[in-house]
Amino acid sequence: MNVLYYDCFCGISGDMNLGAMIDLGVDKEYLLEGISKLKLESEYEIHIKESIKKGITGTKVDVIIKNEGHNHDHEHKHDHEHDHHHHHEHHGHDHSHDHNHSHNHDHSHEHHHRGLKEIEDIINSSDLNENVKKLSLDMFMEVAKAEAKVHGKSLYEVHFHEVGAIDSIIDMVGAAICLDYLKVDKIMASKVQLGGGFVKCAHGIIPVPAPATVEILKDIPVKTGIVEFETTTPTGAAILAANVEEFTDKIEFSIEKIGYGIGNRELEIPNVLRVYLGKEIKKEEVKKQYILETNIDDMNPELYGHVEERLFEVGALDVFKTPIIMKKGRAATKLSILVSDKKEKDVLEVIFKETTSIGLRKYEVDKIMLDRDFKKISTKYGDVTIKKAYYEGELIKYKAEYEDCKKIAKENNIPISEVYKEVDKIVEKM
Ligand SMILES: O=C([S-])c1cc(C(=O)S)c[n+]([C@@H]2O[C@H](COP(=O)(O)O)[C@@H](O)[C@H]2O)c1
Ligand code: NI
Repeated sequence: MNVLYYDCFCGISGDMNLGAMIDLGVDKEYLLEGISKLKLESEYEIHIKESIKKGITGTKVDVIIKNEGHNHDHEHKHDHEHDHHHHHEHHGHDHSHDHNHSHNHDHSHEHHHRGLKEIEDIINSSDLNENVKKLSLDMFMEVAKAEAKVHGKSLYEVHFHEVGAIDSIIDMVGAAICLDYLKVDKIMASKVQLGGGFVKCAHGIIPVPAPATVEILKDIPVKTGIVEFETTTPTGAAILAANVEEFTDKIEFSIEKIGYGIGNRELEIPNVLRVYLGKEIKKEEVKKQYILETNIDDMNPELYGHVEERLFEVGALDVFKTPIIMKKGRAATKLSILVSDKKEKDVLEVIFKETTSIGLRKYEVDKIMLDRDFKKISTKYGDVTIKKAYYEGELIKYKAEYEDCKKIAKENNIPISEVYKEVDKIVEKM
């Protein structure tokens, strides 16, 4: 199973993510071509170069925002990390760092502030593939939801205030293009370092983590305070929240490729985002389980349904019945239950209380299981969870969850086989 891992020891921002992805091997021409499908070229320039922080070389991406053609000489280097005022520093101690958003907003030629609807239209009407569109919109939705919550507005009232959102569009659509290109089976991340202090943005001076950042990262493990500086931005947070399946500092895969995305500021720690491509090879798991078995020839067959329900309720792993012929030609049923040793007692109790059985057989079995995981995919009819199974690290089969397919078939009034076909189409493209 291929894994992408974000090592966020110094947080994550949209531009650091793009740098890290290119450094990891995403083709930069492919990325730029993808972004150009948004048809917003007149508003920005993207500069990609090799850079270094504390001796670590990596890739740096700068998005230069152009002032919408009003004045071609005036370029605004959109450089968040230059906006950050170190707690202990005087504001504007370095005039080259003074190009911040609020400063920009004082200019007569304002960037227009796009809302969610406008961004959805730009993405949906582009030639980007469906997966990239979906990934991009998911990330924007994370930011929009957080902004709406923080500012007490509805989703479609929210305006992406930072530089007309063009930079966020590039960061998030760019992230989607990279993730689609890498086609990994699983995305993981470390705990997310948020930084500390205060930051100056379009709202004025706000605490770090920015309210939108912390809203987006609810329920995700974070760390704070390694530096007095905003290490994770709302855009970076949205990239993680929308895409990462598991957050853990523990790495249990072999690392095959390493990438570094370089940030702007000089900090006490390397201002970089590190990413890994790795392979997780889990051996098939062998578990000790038990089969409890009893032959029944004298029970009202109506009761089997209820007995089965009760057995599953108390923790049976499987319940199945086999028609058998017992002595004296008696037609009967062999009831078999697969169970772990922890649940054995509860299962026994159900068998003895709910059936006519007065004795049973027990034997130990080895259950050999492929490594598996679950992924939710979106079909044109609705979301379906698929179970993917791996043999020696390679995906060898998948199966759509029956209950999801059944529900969708009913809701859309279509044959269930149609839902399975739609799932196959999407999985083949993944
Ligand atoms: O929605 C945006 S872009 C936003 C919201 C907030 C809030 O906390 S509310 C703060 N900021 C600050 O703007 C800059 C740029 O952020 P990006 O995610 O666009 O890179 C950063 O300092 C944020 O804290 C933006
Ligand atoms: Ni805001």
